[in-house]
Amino acid sequence: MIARLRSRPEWQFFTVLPRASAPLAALWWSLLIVRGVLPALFALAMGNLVGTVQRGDDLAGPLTGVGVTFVLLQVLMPIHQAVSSNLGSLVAAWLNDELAEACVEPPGIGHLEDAALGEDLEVAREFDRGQTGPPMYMNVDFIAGSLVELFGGITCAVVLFGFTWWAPILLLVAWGSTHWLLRESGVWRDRNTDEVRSAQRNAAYSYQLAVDPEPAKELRMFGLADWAVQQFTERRRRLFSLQYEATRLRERPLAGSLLIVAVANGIVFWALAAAALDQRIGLDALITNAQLAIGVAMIAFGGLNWSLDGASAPVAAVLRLRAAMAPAGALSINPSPVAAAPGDIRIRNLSFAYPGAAEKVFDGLDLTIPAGTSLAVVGRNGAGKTTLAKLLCRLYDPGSGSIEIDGKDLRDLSVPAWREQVTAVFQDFIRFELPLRDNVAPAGAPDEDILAALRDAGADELAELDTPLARGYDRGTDLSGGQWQRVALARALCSVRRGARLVLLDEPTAQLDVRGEAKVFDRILAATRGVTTILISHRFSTVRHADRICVLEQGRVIELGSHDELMALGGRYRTMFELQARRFTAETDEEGVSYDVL
Ligand SMILES: Nc1ncnc2c1ncn2[C@@H]1O[C@H](COP(=O)(O)OP(=O)(O)OP(=O)(O)O)[C@@H](O)[C@H]1O
Repeated sequence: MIARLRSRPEWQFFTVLPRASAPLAALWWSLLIVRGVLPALFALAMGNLVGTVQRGDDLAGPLTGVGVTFVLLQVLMPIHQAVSSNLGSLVAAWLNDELAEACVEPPGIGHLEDAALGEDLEVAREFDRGQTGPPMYMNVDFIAGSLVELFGGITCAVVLFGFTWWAPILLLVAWGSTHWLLRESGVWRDRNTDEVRSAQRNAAYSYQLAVDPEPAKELRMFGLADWAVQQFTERRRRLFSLQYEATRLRERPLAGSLLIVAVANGIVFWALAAAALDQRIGLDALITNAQLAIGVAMIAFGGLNWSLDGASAPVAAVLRLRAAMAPAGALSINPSPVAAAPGDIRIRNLSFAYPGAAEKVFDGLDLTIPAGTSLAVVGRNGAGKTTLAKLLCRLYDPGSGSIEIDGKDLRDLSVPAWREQVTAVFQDFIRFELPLRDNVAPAGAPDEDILAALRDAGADELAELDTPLARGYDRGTDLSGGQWQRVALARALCSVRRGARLVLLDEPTAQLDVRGEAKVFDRILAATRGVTTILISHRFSTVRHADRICVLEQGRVIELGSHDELMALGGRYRTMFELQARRFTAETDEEGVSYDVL
């Protein structure tokens, strides 16, 4: 029972309040309790004032009592609202921090690609944008107001016991039934239903399609602008229709609730009137008890359920993610890792499938890469080239088999120590909204290394080191795709200067013009001499320069050797090479500059 209660999202929401800010949560609860008892106090003070008038006694005390209660009723509300808004903002910040840590902490990246976590991730990312419900600072305020009413109603009922035992019970049951009747009929009860979460995800995705700059070009070129707006409207409508259905489902229970509360109140007020007429109670008690009976109505079903659902869903999602992401992004960590000098890389009988994927990317892959040599990896789209690079970076662990560095299993090496020895340019490399200097050396490096790396990448004339690489900043500039690629290359080459001994280049020159590619590649070869370099490329003009080339197909290496050896073999490499070679024949351009053509 306790365990079930603790697993409820609402419970989790209340446990998060003190974690976001203990003093503010304490103040929030204190104000809530004080505001909750005020309606009953006001009823008592009014009854006391009327009794005093009847008896002709001194009115100073009773008037002060009424005045103070009234002022507190008015003044505490805005104070509580302000506290609620601040607490709500801190809860949102706490959730954002938790989510950021849950995403960043695991050493692997499987947790960010796990489809099972995708929808929780969406709720957790989206909750404060106000698209599917009020943001947290508003929700906490709604919850405060609703709880004050609930507590105020219960306090009135408790004091009403002074009149008779059955009246408060009758009213509590009647008004309480509205919660049961209306809440149980709601399909929106828990925002964590599959239907709601996928509707949220669909709506958020279509919204991004419509408003983000990246899809803007294709939306226009393919005449999809109206379609994007229509998709968003339809998906949002679907989301809202779930709310609307819930409201419609409440129509009948609402009529039933009205009947129950009308009958219960009729009986209580009839009993009060009868007691007053029979002079069993005086005018003062009549006024007090009538106000208390009205006050019990505050416990009626209101916005509490909605706002509590809205605030609890992201809390529950973040807490679930916190627990689920760590194992999903975990790597097998050796508690006493062995040190490994950079050396030969040996991949033995390696199998790997992405989390949740039915098909293996590798199944029995064997490959040896001698230290200090360069290896080009070629193969069709989807052959597993990038996956191989990610496994070498240890972003995942193999399913079976092993990767050995200098004879030691990669799983036995310290992850940070290994990553210090590795550097990479991925196809989807990061573009920091930071100065050029920090783009090349995010962890810091002397300017001479940064400048040399920029030179090697052919990016030395792009901008000053202090120039922010994003518009919207003072003197900020944006770069073209190829210029950004040179910056990403410079980042990897700067790491080599700082000691990295394995360089992974995944389509590093795909966005460079032909002349740029030829020049840059010569410099890369010079800058990475003596360092193990793995080049993934579809451009055979660069591939052919590697010491060895391996052709990946169906999860295995089907050909391995130097360019000349593989050409002589006359297999898959030669076919691919010759197919591309037919399209490149000129050796010099109109300015007489010669390229390294196929
Ligand atoms: N994060 C992922 N989750 C699940 N499957 C993935 C993931 N990334 C890649 N895959 C799948 O793994 C296979 C290998 O992908 P990979 O990106 O390694 O291919 P590639 O050889 O680099 O292709 P390309 O030449 O197109 O870059 C593909 O079938 C792809 O669909």
